[in-house]
Amino acid sequence: MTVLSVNVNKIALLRNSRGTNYPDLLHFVRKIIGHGIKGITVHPRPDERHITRQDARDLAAFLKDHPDVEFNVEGYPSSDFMALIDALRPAQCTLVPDEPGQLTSDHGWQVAKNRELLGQVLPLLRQWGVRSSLFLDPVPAAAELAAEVGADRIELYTEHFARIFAAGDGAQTQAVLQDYLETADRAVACGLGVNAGHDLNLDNLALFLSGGQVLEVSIGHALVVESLELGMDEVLRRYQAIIAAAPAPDLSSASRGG
Ligand SMILES: CC(=O)[C@@H](O)[C@H](O)COP(=O)(O)O
Ligand SMILES: NCC(=O)COP(=O)(O)O
Repeated sequence: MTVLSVNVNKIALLRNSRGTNYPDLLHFVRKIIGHGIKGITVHPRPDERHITRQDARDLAAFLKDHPDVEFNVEGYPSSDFMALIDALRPAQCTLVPDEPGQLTSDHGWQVAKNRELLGQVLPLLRQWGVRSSLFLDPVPAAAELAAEVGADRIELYTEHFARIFAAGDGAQTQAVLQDYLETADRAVACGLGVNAGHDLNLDNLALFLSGGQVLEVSIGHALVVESLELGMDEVLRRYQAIIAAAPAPDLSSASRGG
């Protein structure tokens, strides 16, 4: 079954807006894993607008008591970020090509242009026993390059799919989805695991998972907004039901990325 990794950035964003520990991030992480959800994702950005480096350290310590829950830490592989990953040793590190001041993650890696940087950091993650994932646009050739530079997984950047889905044009949505399915197929053929994330939500997730290749989806922004409407317990139950009804990914085909 595809793993749901809940991104808790936006809970931290709300907390930071008042300078107190309310909402308490760990309270919601306990709630999330109490539903049997097996992934927590954070993106400690350089400006600490939401997840701080201390949050990441606190969550790593907390999740050590929950070995069945994978910790996924996202970020640009700066020396500071890599030092944090070395200290945390999370289950997975998702590398994104974000500039420090970006509003959000809005593009995948140009792997060929960043071959030198990725060639330096990916072996470190492997040496530390941290599964690597590269944030990619849905371009099959990019998946091949990700395998060449030694990544374990790719993460499909799903904002384009989400935007076209929301526009309501079924034919265009299917055409865009095909790009993702082809990129996922190419990744699997190269021995990579396939993750996905950004702007996935209760409305679009089932269609996105219909291809049956996705090992993990990381979802945060929409999940928090949906929780304002429906309550987090109900939202988590709905995500779990969607994932339970989706085709299960074939783990055997992703030797390095499983
Ligand atoms: C990599 C990605 O698409 C998201 O996980 C990212 O963490 C979103 O960052 P913000 O929550 O800062 O928008
Ligand atoms: N990698 C995607 C992620 O962690 C969450 O993205 P979003 O759901 O906050 O857009």
